[in-house]
Amino acid sequence: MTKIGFIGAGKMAQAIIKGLDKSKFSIQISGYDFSESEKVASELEVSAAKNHAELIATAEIIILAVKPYVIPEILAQYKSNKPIVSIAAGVTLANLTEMTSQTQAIVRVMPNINATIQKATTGIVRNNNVSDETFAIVKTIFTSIGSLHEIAEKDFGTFTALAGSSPAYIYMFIDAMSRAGVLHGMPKDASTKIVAETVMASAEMILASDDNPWTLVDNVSSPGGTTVAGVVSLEQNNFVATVIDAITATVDKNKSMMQS
Ligand SMILES: NC(=O)C1=CN([C@@H]2O[C@H](COP(=O)(O)OP(=O)(O)OC[C@H]3O[C@@H](n4cnc5c(N)ncnc54)[C@H](OP(=O)(O)O)[C@@H]3O)[C@@H](O)[C@H]2O)C=CC1
Ligand SMILES: O=C(O)[C@@H]1CCC=N1
Repeated sequence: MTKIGFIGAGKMAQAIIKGLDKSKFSIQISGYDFSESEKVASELEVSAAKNHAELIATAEIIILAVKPYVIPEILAQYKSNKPIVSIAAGVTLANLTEMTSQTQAIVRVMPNINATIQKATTGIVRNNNVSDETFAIVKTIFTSIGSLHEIAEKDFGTFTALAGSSPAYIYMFIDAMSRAGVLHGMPKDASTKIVAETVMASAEMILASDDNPWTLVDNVSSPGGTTVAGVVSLEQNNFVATVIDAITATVDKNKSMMQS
């Protein structure tokens, strides 16, 4: 059983831990405060370490699940050579090497919140110090909570926008559609369920189809019908440009994370 230690036990660590099969992984957490860690550990049915040093001594793989600006403080105390996995946005392998050593094995991962239901879409890259065996173990951890994409590190910022942050934008889209349902007289709960089911099935259609998304848009848009009226309205209100701007803002923020 692989022993995994999470430093930081907030929203993302908890989402990953919820999705992990506890019969395959032995999980320990160490948060900012031991009594809070104990509470979270008991809710998640894992154990809490008294401090980071105890966790590092026990774990085979250490996952850094703190906010990016906390990582330098954690790694300043890191005297082990056990592999570390960072899920922090905007913190590069080079940044992490500078904070540890040239020989430190480091895996950079970008999961998303859908790990909670074992449907994360995760990006992964390693540095040259990570053995094939260690990389295989880290990949097993993240494939067990969803899909995994091995990507070039230069694409991590884009991946962060398209998969790491995008659940928030998709939730916003769903909520906006659902609110429109309320505006037109439907109850919010029913409206949200209807939209979420339709978003899920539409995404499945894209994955199952050889057509590009615009062909699928055309297939829904009957000549002179209802759909094209909405498509034109979306375009008149800069839907595509607005979405692209949001992704660009996310990519730009990712680039500036270690500078800010
Ligand atoms: N949320 C998401 O959807 C995603 C997040 N990420 C990445 O995951 C990381 C965590 O984000 P998220 O879970 O959202 O943030 P959270 O704030 O929910 O979690 C961070 C946790 O770290 C704790 N913490 C603060 N300082 C320390 C310390 N010195 N030692 C141990 N724990 C500490 C915080 O405690 P306290 O609250 O008491 O300060 C908090 O519980 C970030 O780097 C982010 O980029 C990546 C992909 C998706
Ligand atoms: O907002 C953030 O910075 C993190 C990274 C991806 C999702 N949440």
